Amino acid sequence: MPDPVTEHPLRPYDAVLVQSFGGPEGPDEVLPFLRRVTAGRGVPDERLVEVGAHYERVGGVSPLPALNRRLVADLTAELTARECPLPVALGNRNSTPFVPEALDDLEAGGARRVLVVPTSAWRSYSSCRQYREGLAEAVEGREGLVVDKVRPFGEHPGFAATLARHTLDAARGAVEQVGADGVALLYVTHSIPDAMDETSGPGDGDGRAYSADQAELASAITAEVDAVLGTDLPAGLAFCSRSGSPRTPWLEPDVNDRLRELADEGLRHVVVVPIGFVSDHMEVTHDLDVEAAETAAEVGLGMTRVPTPGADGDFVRGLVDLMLERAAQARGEEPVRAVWRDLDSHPSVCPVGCCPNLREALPASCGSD
Ligand SMILES: CC1=C(CCC(=O)O)c2cc3nc(cc4[nH]c(cc5[nH]c(cc1n2)c(C)c5CCC(=O)O)c(CCC(=O)O)c4C)C(CCC(=O)O)=C3C
Ligand SMILES: [Fe+2]
Repeated sequence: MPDPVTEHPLRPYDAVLVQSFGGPEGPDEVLPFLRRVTAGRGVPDERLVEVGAHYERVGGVSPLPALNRRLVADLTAELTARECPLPVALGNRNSTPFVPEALDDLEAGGARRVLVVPTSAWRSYSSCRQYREGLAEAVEGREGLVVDKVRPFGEHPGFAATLARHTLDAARGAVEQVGADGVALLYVTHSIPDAMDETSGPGDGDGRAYSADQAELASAITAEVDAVLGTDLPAGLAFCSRSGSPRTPWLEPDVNDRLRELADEGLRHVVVVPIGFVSDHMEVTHDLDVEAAETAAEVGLGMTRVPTPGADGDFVRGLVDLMLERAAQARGEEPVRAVWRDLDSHPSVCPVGCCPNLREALPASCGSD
Protein backbone atom coordinates (compact mmCIF):
# COMPACT_ATOMS: atom_id res chain seq x y z
CA MET A 1 0.00 0.00 0.00
CA PRO A 2 1.44 3.44 -0.90
CA ASP A 3 2.45 5.58 2.04
CA PRO A 4 0.00 8.51 1.94
CA VAL A 5 2.64 10.89 3.31
CA THR A 6 5.47 10.16 0.90
CA GLU A 7 3.34 9.26 -2.12
CA HIS A 8 1.29 12.45 -2.34
CA PRO A 9 1.33 14.28 -5.74
CA LEU A 10 3.37 17.23 -4.36
CA ARG A 11 6.35 15.03 -3.45
CA PRO A 12 9.29 15.77 -3.06
CA TYR A 13 7.89 18.80 -1.23
CA ASP A 14 6.77 18.44 2.35
CA ALA A 15 5.55 21.99 3.01
CA VAL A 16 4.35 25.14 1.25
CA LEU A 17 5.33 28.76 1.91
CA VAL A 18 3.09 31.56 0.66
CA GLN A 19 5.51 34.49 0.36
CA SER A 20 4.02 37.98 0.31
CA PHE A 21 4.81 41.66 0.64
CA GLY A 22 3.10 42.11 4.00
CA GLY A 23 1.24 45.09 5.39
CA PRO A 24 0.47 46.82 8.70
CA GLU A 25 -2.43 45.61 10.84
CA GLY A 26 -2.81 48.59 13.16
CA PRO A 27 -1.86 52.27 13.47
CA ASP A 28 1.36 51.51 15.39
CA GLU A 29 2.59 49.20 12.68
CA VAL A 30 2.33 51.69 9.79
CA LEU A 31 5.55 53.65 10.29
CA PRO A 32 7.79 50.65 11.04
CA PHE A 33 6.31 48.94 7.97
CA LEU A 34 6.95 51.95 5.72
CA ARG A 35 10.51 52.30 7.09
CA ARG A 36 11.19 48.64 6.34
CA VAL A 37 9.79 48.86 2.80
CA THR A 38 11.74 51.97 1.89
CA ALA A 39 15.03 51.41 3.79
CA GLY A 40 17.85 52.58 1.49
CA ARG A 41 15.56 52.91 -1.52
CA GLY A 42 15.57 56.67 -2.05
CA VAL A 43 11.86 57.20 -1.40
CA PRO A 44 11.38 60.90 -0.42
CA ASP A 45 9.84 61.76 2.97
CA GLU A 46 6.87 63.54 1.31
CA ARG A 47 5.93 60.27 -0.33
CA LEU A 48 6.12 58.40 2.99
CA VAL A 49 3.83 60.97 4.63
CA GLU A 50 1.40 60.65 1.71
CA VAL A 51 1.34 56.85 1.80
CA GLY A 52 1.12 56.89 5.61
CA ALA A 53 -2.07 58.95 5.21
CA HIS A 54 -3.54 56.29 2.88
CA TYR A 55 -3.08 53.72 5.66
CA GLU A 56 -4.46 56.17 8.28
CA ARG A 57 -7.72 56.43 6.31
CA VAL A 58 -8.28 52.72 6.97
CA GLY A 59 -7.22 52.71 10.63
CA GLY A 60 -3.68 51.56 9.83
CA VAL A 61 -4.95 48.18 8.66
CA SER A 62 -3.83 46.96 5.24
CA PRO A 63 -6.28 44.54 3.64
CA LEU A 64 -3.38 42.33 2.50
CA PRO A 65 -2.58 40.24 5.63
CA ALA A 66 -6.21 39.08 6.00
CA LEU A 67 -6.40 38.29 2.28
CA ASN A 68 -3.21 36.26 2.57
CA ARG A 69 -4.56 34.31 5.55
CA ARG A 70 -7.62 33.51 3.44
CA LEU A 71 -5.37 32.40 0.56
CA VAL A 72 -3.47 30.10 2.94
CA ALA A 73 -6.78 28.60 4.13
CA ASP A 74 -8.04 28.19 0.54
CA LEU A 75 -4.79 26.53 -0.58
CA THR A 76 -4.81 24.24 2.46
CA ALA A 77 -8.37 23.13 1.65
CA GLU A 78 -7.59 22.61 -2.04
CA LEU A 79 -4.44 20.61 -1.24
CA THR A 80 -6.40 18.44 1.15
CA ALA A 81 -9.04 17.87 -1.53
CA ARG A 82 -6.24 16.70 -3.87
CA GLU A 83 -4.85 14.31 -1.29
CA CYS A 84 -1.73 16.28 -0.46
CA PRO A 85 -2.44 17.64 3.03
CA LEU A 86 0.83 19.56 3.48
CA PRO A 87 1.30 22.41 5.96
CA VAL A 88 1.00 25.86 4.36
CA ALA A 89 2.62 28.86 6.09
CA LEU A 90 2.61 32.58 5.33
CA GLY A 91 5.90 34.53 5.33
CA ASN A 92 6.19 38.24 4.48
CA ARG A 93 8.93 40.55 3.31
CA ASN A 94 7.86 43.58 5.36
CA SER A 95 5.62 42.53 8.25
CA THR A 96 5.17 39.70 10.71
CA PRO A 97 5.06 36.74 10.19
CA PHE A 98 8.37 37.26 8.38
CA VAL A 99 9.79 34.55 6.13
CA PRO A 100 12.26 33.24 8.78
CA GLU A 101 9.42 32.84 11.32
CA ALA A 102 7.39 30.90 8.75
CA LEU A 103 10.36 28.64 7.97
CA ASP A 104 10.93 28.08 11.73
CA ASP A 105 7.34 26.83 12.00
CA LEU A 106 7.58 24.61 8.95
CA GLU A 107 10.94 23.17 10.07
CA ALA A 108 9.56 22.51 13.56
CA GLY A 109 6.90 20.40 11.82
CA GLY A 110 9.63 18.43 10.05
CA ALA A 111 9.78 20.22 6.69
CA ARG A 112 12.97 19.70 4.63
CA ARG A 113 11.90 20.73 1.15
CA VAL A 114 9.59 23.72 0.83
CA LEU A 115 7.67 24.90 -2.23
CA VAL A 116 7.26 28.68 -2.36
CA VAL A 117 4.24 30.41 -3.89
CA PRO A 118 4.74 34.19 -4.14
CA THR A 119 1.67 36.47 -4.16
CA SER A 120 3.21 38.30 -7.08
CA ALA A 121 2.61 37.32 -10.70
CA TRP A 122 5.16 39.17 -12.84
CA ARG A 123 8.91 39.31 -13.49
CA SER A 124 11.00 42.24 -12.19
CA TYR A 125 13.48 42.86 -9.39
CA SER A 126 10.77 44.16 -7.06
CA SER A 127 8.16 41.52 -7.92
CA CYS A 128 10.44 38.48 -8.23
CA ARG A 129 14.15 38.64 -7.39
CA GLN A 130 13.64 40.67 -4.23
CA TYR A 131 11.49 37.83 -2.88
CA ARG A 132 14.18 35.34 -3.92
CA GLU A 133 16.77 37.40 -2.02
CA GLY A 134 14.50 37.26 1.02
CA LEU A 135 14.40 33.47 0.72
CA ALA A 136 18.20 33.18 0.40
CA GLU A 137 18.67 35.28 3.53
CA ALA A 138 16.09 33.25 5.46
CA VAL A 139 17.47 29.86 4.38
CA GLU A 140 21.11 30.78 5.16
CA GLY A 141 22.44 28.57 7.95
CA ARG A 142 19.51 26.13 7.92
CA GLU A 143 21.28 22.86 7.32
CA GLY A 144 19.54 20.70 4.72
CA LEU A 145 16.52 22.94 4.09
CA VAL A 146 15.81 23.39 0.38
CA VAL A 147 13.38 25.91 -1.14
CA ASP A 148 12.02 25.95 -4.70
CA LYS A 149 9.38 28.25 -6.14
CA VAL A 150 6.66 28.02 -8.76
CA ARG A 151 7.28 29.90 -12.02
CA PRO A 152 5.98 33.44 -12.55
CA PHE A 153 2.26 32.87 -13.08
CA GLY A 154 0.81 35.91 -14.89
CA GLU A 155 0.31 33.74 -18.01
CA HIS A 156 -1.04 30.71 -16.16
CA PRO A 157 -4.77 30.06 -16.79
CA GLY A 158 -5.48 30.33 -13.04
CA PHE A 159 -4.50 34.00 -13.12
CA ALA A 160 -4.99 35.04 -16.77
CA ALA A 161 -8.29 33.29 -17.54
CA THR A 162 -9.76 34.39 -14.22
CA LEU A 163 -8.85 38.01 -14.91
CA ALA A 164 -10.18 37.66 -18.47
CA ARG A 165 -13.50 36.31 -17.19
CA HIS A 166 -13.88 39.17 -14.73
CA THR A 167 -12.92 41.70 -17.43
CA LEU A 168 -15.47 40.29 -19.85
CA ASP A 169 -18.24 40.57 -17.25
CA ALA A 170 -17.33 44.20 -16.52
CA ALA A 171 -16.98 45.13 -20.20
CA ARG A 172 -20.34 43.54 -21.03
CA GLY A 173 -22.00 45.59 -18.30
CA ALA A 174 -20.33 48.82 -19.46
CA VAL A 175 -21.29 48.25 -23.12
CA GLU A 176 -24.91 47.59 -22.13
CA GLN A 177 -24.88 50.80 -20.12
CA VAL A 178 -23.33 53.33 -22.51
CA GLY A 179 -22.87 51.51 -25.85
CA ALA A 180 -19.67 50.10 -27.32
CA ASP A 181 -18.54 53.51 -28.66
CA GLY A 182 -18.24 54.91 -25.14
CA VAL A 183 -16.20 52.15 -23.46
CA ALA A 184 -12.43 51.76 -23.04
CA LEU A 185 -10.38 49.09 -21.26
CA LEU A 186 -7.55 50.39 -19.10
CA TYR A 187 -5.17 47.76 -17.71
CA VAL A 188 -3.30 49.00 -14.66
CA THR A 189 -0.16 47.70 -13.01
CA HIS A 190 2.32 48.98 -10.42
CA SER A 191 4.77 51.48 -11.85
CA ILE A 192 8.44 50.60 -11.33
CA PRO A 193 11.59 52.56 -12.23
CA ASP A 194 12.33 52.49 -15.97
CA ALA A 195 15.75 50.99 -15.23
CA MET A 196 14.09 48.12 -13.31
CA ASP A 197 11.75 47.41 -16.24
CA GLU A 198 14.60 47.61 -18.77
CA THR A 199 16.54 44.92 -16.91
CA SER A 200 13.57 42.68 -16.07
CA GLY A 201 13.61 39.12 -17.40
CA PRO A 202 16.64 36.91 -18.23
CA GLY A 203 20.09 38.51 -18.28
CA ASP A 204 20.60 37.57 -21.93
CA GLY A 205 17.11 38.70 -22.99
CA ASP A 206 15.73 41.97 -24.36
CA GLY A 207 14.67 43.31 -20.95
CA ARG A 208 11.26 44.92 -20.33
CA ALA A 209 9.80 41.53 -19.38
CA TYR A 210 7.71 43.25 -16.69
CA SER A 211 5.86 45.67 -18.97
CA ALA A 212 5.97 43.45 -22.09
CA ASP A 213 4.44 40.37 -20.41
CA GLN A 214 1.61 42.46 -18.97
CA ALA A 215 1.02 44.24 -22.30
CA GLU A 216 0.76 40.80 -23.94
CA LEU A 217 -1.80 39.52 -21.47
CA ALA A 218 -3.71 42.80 -21.84
CA SER A 219 -3.86 42.32 -25.64
CA ALA A 220 -4.98 38.72 -25.28
CA ILE A 221 -7.77 39.66 -22.85
CA THR A 222 -8.89 42.54 -25.10
CA ALA A 223 -9.00 40.19 -28.10
CA GLU A 224 -11.15 37.78 -26.10
CA VAL A 225 -13.54 40.52 -24.95
CA ASP A 226 -13.86 41.92 -28.48
CA ALA A 227 -14.46 38.45 -29.94
CA VAL A 228 -17.23 37.64 -27.46
CA LEU A 229 -18.94 41.05 -27.46
CA GLY A 230 -18.37 41.85 -31.15
CA THR A 231 -16.62 45.09 -30.21
CA ASP A 232 -13.34 46.84 -31.02
CA LEU A 233 -12.74 48.55 -27.69
CA PRO A 234 -9.82 50.96 -27.27
CA ALA A 235 -7.41 49.51 -24.70
CA GLY A 236 -4.06 50.28 -23.14
CA LEU A 237 -1.71 49.77 -20.21
CA ALA A 238 -1.28 52.42 -17.49
CA PHE A 239 0.60 52.53 -14.20
CA CYS A 240 -0.23 53.40 -10.60
CA SER A 241 1.47 53.85 -7.23
CA ARG A 242 4.59 55.63 -8.49
CA SER A 243 7.11 56.06 -5.70
CA GLY A 244 10.78 57.12 -5.58
CA SER A 245 12.37 60.43 -6.48
CA PRO A 246 10.47 62.56 -9.02
CA ARG A 247 13.79 62.88 -10.89
CA THR A 248 14.02 59.12 -11.49
CA PRO A 249 12.00 57.99 -14.53
CA TRP A 250 9.27 55.44 -13.72
CA LEU A 251 6.88 53.68 -16.09
CA GLU A 252 4.13 55.92 -17.50
CA PRO A 253 1.39 56.91 -18.28
CA ASP A 254 -0.06 57.30 -14.81
CA VAL A 255 -3.58 55.89 -14.57
CA ASN A 256 -5.03 59.27 -13.54
CA ASP A 257 -3.46 61.09 -16.52
CA ARG A 258 -4.77 58.40 -18.84
CA LEU A 259 -8.30 58.69 -17.41
CA ARG A 260 -8.27 62.46 -18.11
CA GLU A 261 -7.13 61.83 -21.69
CA LEU A 262 -9.82 59.21 -22.25
CA ALA A 263 -12.46 61.70 -21.09
CA ASP A 264 -11.01 64.29 -23.51
CA GLU A 265 -11.22 61.70 -26.30
CA GLY A 266 -14.97 61.39 -25.68
CA LEU A 267 -15.08 58.05 -23.86
CA ARG A 268 -17.86 57.65 -21.28
CA HIS A 269 -16.97 54.58 -19.25
CA VAL A 270 -13.63 53.00 -18.40
CA VAL A 271 -13.17 49.41 -17.27
CA VAL A 272 -10.09 49.44 -15.03
CA VAL A 273 -8.35 46.04 -15.00
CA PRO A 274 -5.83 45.57 -12.14
CA ILE A 275 -3.56 43.31 -14.21
CA GLY A 276 -0.53 43.78 -11.95
CA PHE A 277 -2.08 42.59 -8.71
CA VAL A 278 -3.09 39.27 -7.21
CA SER A 279 -5.44 40.61 -4.53
CA ASP A 280 -7.21 43.75 -3.29
CA HIS A 281 -4.36 45.35 -1.32
CA MET A 282 -3.79 49.09 -0.91
CA GLU A 283 -2.62 49.73 -4.48
CA VAL A 284 -6.05 48.52 -5.55
CA THR A 285 -8.31 49.66 -2.71
CA HIS A 286 -6.71 53.09 -2.40
CA ASP A 287 -4.82 53.97 -5.57
CA LEU A 288 -7.55 52.62 -7.87
CA ASP A 289 -10.78 52.51 -5.83
CA VAL A 290 -10.24 55.90 -4.17
CA GLU A 291 -7.78 57.98 -6.23
CA ALA A 292 -8.49 56.79 -9.76
CA ALA A 293 -12.23 56.65 -9.01
CA GLU A 294 -12.06 60.30 -7.88
CA THR A 295 -10.26 61.28 -11.06
CA ALA A 296 -12.83 59.45 -13.18
CA ALA A 297 -15.71 61.17 -11.35
CA GLU A 298 -14.01 64.55 -11.72
CA VAL A 299 -13.81 64.23 -15.51
CA GLY A 300 -17.27 62.68 -15.85
CA LEU A 301 -16.20 59.13 -16.70
CA GLY A 302 -18.01 56.08 -15.39
CA MET A 303 -15.56 53.54 -13.97
CA THR A 304 -15.79 49.84 -13.17
CA ARG A 305 -12.88 48.27 -11.34
CA VAL A 306 -12.51 44.61 -12.26
CA PRO A 307 -11.98 42.18 -9.31
CA THR A 308 -8.47 40.84 -8.72
CA PRO A 309 -8.14 37.04 -9.15
CA GLY A 310 -6.90 36.33 -5.57
CA ALA A 311 -10.07 35.09 -3.89
CA ASP A 312 -11.48 33.24 -6.90
CA GLY A 313 -11.73 29.44 -6.75
CA ASP A 314 -10.29 29.13 -10.27
CA PHE A 315 -7.22 31.08 -9.16
CA VAL A 316 -6.67 28.89 -6.10
CA ARG A 317 -7.13 25.69 -8.15
CA GLY A 318 -4.74 27.15 -10.77
CA LEU A 319 -2.08 27.75 -8.13
CA VAL A 320 -2.37 24.15 -6.98
CA ASP A 321 -2.06 22.97 -10.62
CA LEU A 322 1.08 25.08 -10.86
CA MET A 323 2.47 23.59 -7.66
CA LEU A 324 1.85 20.07 -9.00
CA GLU A 325 3.65 21.05 -12.22
CA ARG A 326 6.64 22.29 -10.17
CA ALA A 327 6.68 19.11 -8.10
CA ALA A 328 6.69 16.97 -11.26
CA GLN A 329 9.66 19.01 -12.55
CA ALA A 330 11.46 18.49 -9.25
CA ARG A 331 10.95 14.72 -9.70
CA GLY A 332 12.63 14.95 -13.12
CA GLU A 333 9.42 14.65 -15.15
CA GLU A 334 8.48 16.99 -18.00
CA PRO A 335 4.94 18.10 -17.23
CA VAL A 336 2.87 20.20 -19.62
CA ARG A 337 3.31 23.88 -18.74
CA ALA A 338 -0.19 25.29 -18.88
CA VAL A 339 -0.57 28.80 -20.29
CA TRP A 340 -3.60 30.86 -21.25
CA ARG A 341 -4.15 31.31 -25.01
CA ASP A 342 -0.81 31.62 -26.86
CA LEU A 343 1.12 33.36 -24.10
CA ASP A 344 4.65 32.23 -23.19
CA SER A 345 5.51 30.46 -19.96
CA HIS A 346 8.70 31.27 -18.04
CA PRO A 347 11.18 28.95 -16.36
CA SER A 348 10.62 27.74 -12.79
CA VAL A 349 14.32 28.20 -12.05
CA CYS A 350 15.14 31.83 -12.84
CA PRO A 351 17.99 32.08 -15.38
CA VAL A 352 21.36 33.70 -14.65
CA GLY A 353 21.13 37.49 -14.30
CA CYS A 354 17.33 37.46 -14.22
CA CYS A 355 15.80 40.74 -12.94
CA PRO A 356 19.08 41.96 -11.37
CA ASN A 357 19.42 43.95 -8.18
CA LEU A 358 20.82 47.22 -9.56
CA ARG A 359 22.13 48.43 -6.16
CA GLU A 360 24.15 45.49 -4.85
CA ALA A 361 24.65 41.87 -5.79
CA LEU A 362 22.93 39.72 -3.14
CA PRO A 363 22.43 35.95 -3.09
CA ALA A 364 19.01 34.80 -4.33
CA SER A 365 17.36 31.37 -4.01
CA CYS A 366 15.46 29.51 -6.76
CA GLY A 367 17.69 30.64 -9.62
CA SER A 368 20.65 29.28 -11.56
CA ASP A 369 22.91 32.09 -10.26
C1 LIG B 1 6.02 45.78 -8.61
C2 LIG B 1 5.48 46.05 -7.23
C3 LIG B 1 4.43 45.38 -6.60
C4 LIG B 1 3.60 44.23 -7.16
C5 LIG B 1 4.24 42.90 -6.89
C6 LIG B 1 4.23 42.50 -5.44
O1 LIG B 1 3.14 42.35 -4.85
O2 LIG B 1 5.33 42.38 -4.88
C7 LIG B 1 4.28 45.97 -5.30
C8 LIG B 1 3.35 45.55 -4.34
C9 LIG B 1 3.10 46.15 -3.11
N1 LIG B 1 3.63 47.31 -2.65
C10 LIG B 1 3.11 47.57 -1.40
C11 LIG B 1 3.43 48.67 -0.60
C12 LIG B 1 4.45 49.59 -0.86
N2 LIG B 1 5.30 49.62 -1.93
C13 LIG B 1 6.18 50.68 -1.85
C14 LIG B 1 7.19 51.02 -2.71
C15 LIG B 1 7.51 50.37 -3.92
N3 LIG B 1 6.79 49.35 -4.53
C16 LIG B 1 7.43 48.96 -5.69
C17 LIG B 1 7.01 47.97 -6.58
C18 LIG B 1 5.95 47.07 -6.32
N4 LIG B 1 5.20 46.98 -5.16
C19 LIG B 1 8.60 49.78 -5.83
C20 LIG B 1 9.61 49.65 -6.94
C21 LIG B 1 8.65 50.64 -4.73
C22 LIG B 1 9.71 51.69 -4.42
C23 LIG B 1 10.60 51.28 -3.29
C24 LIG B 1 11.36 50.03 -3.63
O3 LIG B 1 12.20 50.07 -4.56
O4 LIG B 1 11.06 48.98 -3.01
C25 LIG B 1 5.87 51.37 -0.62
C26 LIG B 1 6.62 52.59 -0.10
C27 LIG B 1 5.80 53.82 -0.16
C28 LIG B 1 5.40 54.20 -1.58
O5 LIG B 1 4.36 53.70 -2.06
O6 LIG B 1 6.12 54.95 -2.19
C29 LIG B 1 4.78 50.70 -0.02
C30 LIG B 1 4.09 51.07 1.26
C31 LIG B 1 2.20 46.50 -1.05
C32 LIG B 1 1.40 46.38 0.28
C33 LIG B 1 0.08 47.03 0.10
C34 LIG B 1 -0.79 46.93 1.30
O7 LIG B 1 -0.35 47.20 2.42
O8 LIG B 1 -1.98 46.57 1.13
C35 LIG B 1 2.20 45.63 -2.11
C36 LIG B 1 1.43 44.35 -2.25
FE1 LIG C 1 4.98 48.52 -3.75
